[in-house]
Amino acid sequence: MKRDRIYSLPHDRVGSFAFDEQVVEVFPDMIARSVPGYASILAMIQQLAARFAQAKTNVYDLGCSLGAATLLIQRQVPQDCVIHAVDNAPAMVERLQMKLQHSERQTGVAEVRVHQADVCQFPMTNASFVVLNLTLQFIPKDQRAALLTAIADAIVPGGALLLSEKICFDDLGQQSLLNDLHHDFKRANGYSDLEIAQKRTALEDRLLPETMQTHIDRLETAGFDCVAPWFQCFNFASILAVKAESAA
Ligand SMILES: C[S@@+](CC[C@H](N)C(=O)[O-])C[C@H]1O[C@@H](n2cnc3c(N)ncnc32)[C@H](O)[C@@H]1O
Ligand SMILES: O=C(O)C(=O)C[C@]1(C(=O)O)C=C[C@@H](O)C=C1
Repeated sequence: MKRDRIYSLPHDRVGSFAFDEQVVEVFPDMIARSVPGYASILAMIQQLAARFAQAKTNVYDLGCSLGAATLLIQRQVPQDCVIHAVDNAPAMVERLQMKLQHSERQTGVAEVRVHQADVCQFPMTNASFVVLNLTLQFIPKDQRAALLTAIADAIVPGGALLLSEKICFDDLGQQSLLNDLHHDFKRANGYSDLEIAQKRTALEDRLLPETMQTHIDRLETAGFDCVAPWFQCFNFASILAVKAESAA
């Protein structure tokens, strides 16, 4: 796995963060060293897929990057599910397609279809399990409610959405403490102060966090019946939103 050194030297001008070839090259290392709890969230996505994916339905991994969640989900869902892995970054999609071609052709597992598309425009239907793992934070705020409503509308009774995000806090003390703890986490994982500062500048207008309450309210309005935050590590959190089984 190639080590992320993208921001290790001073940049004359730090441009806006993009999921381009340079990022794709180091992405597994970057995300593991940057997101507290990433490995735990992935492990639980695998467990949740086993619980929520239903036979003859679609499973969506929206903003799939290199398919970390997709490949874990594939091991858990019924063989007659179709897993749609969606990302709008050409470099990510190309690398994921290569990865899938080179991985052994597995028998007895659900088919994965990779799509290069904007998740806000992507048609979804008959879905039992949908994953938005650290993706909504990159979508313009005014498009988030429509996306979550489209997801809720596409989910069958008893299905669920897993939403993980970087979050912010109304309380200034909490915001400052959890932000500092996140930076300590990055430092402990080998990032220098320069790397942390330059990445922060690059993400400033790209990754737009919201509070836990904003996420909960929006998921309820979108049509989910049970909205349960289940994980938080510093300023990263994950929420499970479930559609009720239909009344008998
Ligand atoms: C932090 S990464 C997601 C990590 C991934 N879900 C995982 O579990 O490893 C965010 C991804 O969302 C994708 N993305 C951002 N906005 C998008 C959009 N509007 N449509 C599709 N993909 C998008 C980016 O290209 C990037 O690959
Ligand atoms: O918040 C930060 O400092 C991050 O680096 C977070 C984050 C993310 O949550 O997606 C940003 C970009 C990369 O995808 C990896 C991690």
